[in-house]
Amino acid sequence: MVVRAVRGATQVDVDEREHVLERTRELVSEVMEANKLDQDSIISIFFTATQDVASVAPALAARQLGLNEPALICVQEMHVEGAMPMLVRLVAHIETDLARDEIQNRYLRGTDKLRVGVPPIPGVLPGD
Ligand SMILES: C=C(O[C@@H]1C=C(C(=O)O)C=C[C@H]1O)C(=O)O
Repeated sequence: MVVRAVRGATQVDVDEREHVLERTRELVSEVMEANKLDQDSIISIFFTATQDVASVAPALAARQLGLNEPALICVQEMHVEGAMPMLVRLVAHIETDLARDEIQNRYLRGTDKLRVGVPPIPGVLPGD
């Protein structure tokens, strides 16, 4: 087992608590499934939200999925002029047997567009 990091992002349609929680649960679930993670293999998850997402802390969604042990924190994403709005991002530190290039980053709900024009990272497929 080694420690690695995995990325994810999703977009919300509206800044409403239940909607943000639903989209964040979807994101966390997909990251876990794609990387064969369970509660014990997740060390920590940093969530960021763009400044237009303020109705709830996304970490609550992880707790709702039963992630009681990992260290969680939510911070506001740096505001960049013209950047994609209404986003929840995460970076999770995990214990895994996967090789670095086997880690599956998950960019849901159109957020794969974020990676256009930046160097590729493994596990992000065009249109994923
Ligand atoms: C491109 C993204 O947005 C920004 C750029 C990042 C990067 O270059 O790796 C990471 C997080 C964000 O600050 C992303 O979330 O992947």
